[in-house]
This record gives sequence, C-alpha cells and structure tokens, in this order.
Amino acid sequence: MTTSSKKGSFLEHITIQDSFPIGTAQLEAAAKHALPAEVFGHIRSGAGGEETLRKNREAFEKYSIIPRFLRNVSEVDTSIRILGKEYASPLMVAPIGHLKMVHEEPDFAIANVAASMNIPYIQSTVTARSIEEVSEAVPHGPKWFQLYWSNNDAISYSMAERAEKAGYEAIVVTVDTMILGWREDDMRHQYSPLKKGYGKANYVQDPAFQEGLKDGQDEVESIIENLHHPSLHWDNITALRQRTKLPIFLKGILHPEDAKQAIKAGIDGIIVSNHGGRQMDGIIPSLEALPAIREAVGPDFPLLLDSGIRRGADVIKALALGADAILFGRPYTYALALQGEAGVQKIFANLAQEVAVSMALSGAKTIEEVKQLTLKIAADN
Ligand SMILES: Cc1cc2nc3c(=O)[nH]c(=O)nc-3n(C[C@H](O)[C@H](O)[C@H](O)COP(=O)(O)O)c2cc1C
Ligand SMILES: CCCCCCC(=O)C(=O)O
Repeated sequence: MTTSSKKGSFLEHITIQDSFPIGTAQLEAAAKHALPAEVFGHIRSGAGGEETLRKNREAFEKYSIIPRFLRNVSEVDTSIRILGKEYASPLMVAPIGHLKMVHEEPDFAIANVAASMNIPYIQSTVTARSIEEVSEAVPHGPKWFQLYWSNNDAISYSMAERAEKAGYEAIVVTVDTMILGWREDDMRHQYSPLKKGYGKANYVQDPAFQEGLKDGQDEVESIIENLHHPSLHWDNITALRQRTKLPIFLKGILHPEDAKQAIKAGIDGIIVSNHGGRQMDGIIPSLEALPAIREAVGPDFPLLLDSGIRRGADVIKALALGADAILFGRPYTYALALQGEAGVQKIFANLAQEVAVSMALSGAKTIEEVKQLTLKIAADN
C-alpha cells in the first residue's frame, strides 16, 4: 500500500468513523458483551495463570521507538516481499481454528478480506470449510495453509499435497500444539470447540483420513485423536520437506538453536510465536525472543512474528526488532463476531492505516526504513 498525504489518505482516520469499536481494547469489550461467556473465554484466554498472555503485551510496552523527523514522509510504502512474492502490507491473517463458534461462514469472509487487501490468509487446519472450498470460493488472493501434524503421517502429507494442488503459496507447520495447553477457562466452562466439530472440513474431505477411520469410529473423535501427536519430531519436518515443493514455515519457534535447526532442515521461514499465550504458560514473549532469533538466522531469512500485536506501533516495534511481517490474531475474531466480513475488513483496514500513520510519524517511508529505526528498551531490563 502506498499512502500519500496529498491524496488525503493520512486524514482518513480523522474523518471516517462509524459504530465499529475504535481500538482493540474496546473491540474486545464489545465482543465480551456480545458472545456467550464460554466462547469469549475460549478466544480471549491464555494457558495456566496467563503469565505469557500478559507478558506478550508488556513486552511491547518495554520498547520505545525513537522517531526521526524532517524526512518528507508524504509518500509511505507499506509493501513487503517475502520469498519473491509482494504483499501490500506487513500484516498477515493468523490461522485461527473453529471460527464457526462466532460466525456461520467464517472462512470465506476472512479469505475475502485478505484477498481484497493482498495480504496472506493463513488457513488453519481446523476450519469449517476445506482448502478446496476456500480456494474455489475465493480463487484470488494469497493463501497459505497451516498444518497441524496428524498422528497418521499420511493425513499430514495428503493435506500438504491438497494445499499445493489448490494453489496455496506456503505450508505453515505449527510446532507448539502437539498437545493442548492447560486452559482453565475452557475447563471451567466445560467448553471444547473441537468436540463440537467446528473444524472438521479438512479432515472429513481427506482421503487419507477416511481411509484411516476405524470401523464405526466417530469422525470428530478420530480428528481429536489425530490432532494430539506428542511424538512430533524434526524427522516429521524433514519428511515433509521431501514431499512438498511449497515453502515451509515453522510456527512456534522461540529458541535460536531451534531456528538454526530449522534452516538445516531446509525450512524456508519461521514464525516466532507462543500461540498468543494459549499453549505453555511461563514461556518467553515472542517479541523478546525475536532479536536472538534474527541474530541466529541472519539478515535475509524470512522471519514473522505473532502474539500480542494490537496496534500500529506494535508492528513498527516488531519490524525494528527483526520481523519481516506480523500475524494478527484474536482482534479479527472479535470483529468477525460483531460485524461479520465487514468487521474483519474494518479491523484489518484500521491496522493497515495505523501502520502507515505510525511509519510516517516515526520517519520511515518504507519497511526497510522501519527496520533501521532505533528502539530504546526500558531500563529495568
Ligand atoms: C481461538 C484461537 C484459535 C487458534 N487456532 C489456531 C490454529 O488453528 N492454528 C494455529 O497455528 N494457531 C492458532 N491460534 C494461534 C494464532 O494463530 C496466533 O498464534 C495467536 O492468536 C497470536 O496471538 P494474538 O491473538 O495475541 O494476536 C489460535 C488462536 C486463537 C485465539
Ligand atoms: C490439539 C490442538 C488443537 C487446537 C486447535 C485450535 C488452537 O490452536 C487454539 O489455540 O485453540
């Protein structure tokens, strides 16, 4: 996206407002009011005592941008290039499963928004619509597929192959969810979107899944069995590498040594993530893990980040600390619950615009210039 004060687009945020909540805190409050407690709790909450969930936000507040001025920022270009592909903005749609809990037709709505903005839609394994259904309904726009490894390797290979055939641009293997985190909110509410079968399309339409179904076994029960795979190992990643031509990203890497091992395994990119604090509590905030990982992988290796991004300045900080782009999670789920596709459009458009305004006010005309900005870290660290 190129935005220019001459065209007046830097003024949009002053003139265009409607009933949509402004700011992600207000959005979350409105979703809390609108959604059943167990659904809101499932989305909002983190694992354990929610230390990591909290620290994800605090990490951003520890860093301050030292802005540069007098640089003529009337033209700001937010576009990025990753693995040879150009996207309009350093924003991506984080894979979020089971969205049928908040909307009748979630996956088409979100894929449409991503396509209209030319940002990658990262489709979760556990969506209401399958890879094929999404690619048919929304044929344009960049789409990546997030893979939860299955206990039955054949299903994982089959899903990767289906994504490649459907024209998806990359496979994202999530490595931090080989078992489910300790989620007390869900326990209190006795709530499991998995058990409700909200995310079964990719499995039930998979030939390897159907072949592996035991006689009389319930499909949802089998999906849950497949999703839990504590044996996940680098050997699985190496095997997948040999079976797909698509670029592979690993989502959930937090240790520089794992990042180096990923490169050795032929991986094309890393998403530094703690799953929004939903998996292991007490682990490092993604933003704090980022600089050491950038150091380990070198300046050109594709590095993305999620967990805790809520506004434009957060995006600037993540890029200045070494990310090439960020994934945006929970807020778009709340927007979907409140206003459907229009809500998702507004939350992403607002964030994209806030990024452009933040770039201009920091003195960066391009993403490369954002990466050169200086950050000051609070003295208590
Ligand atoms: C309700 C919910 C469902 C999620 N489902 C998935 C999923 O299916 N696959 C995945 O890799 N990550 C999943 N995530 C994690 C997100 O992709 C992302 O890492 C996280 O939400 C980022 O943190 P943020 O919400 O603070 O932006 C889910 C997160 C939420 C809140
Ligand atoms: C065994 C893991 C299934 C989790 C699917 C959704 C998810 O990632 C989440 O955070 O919730």
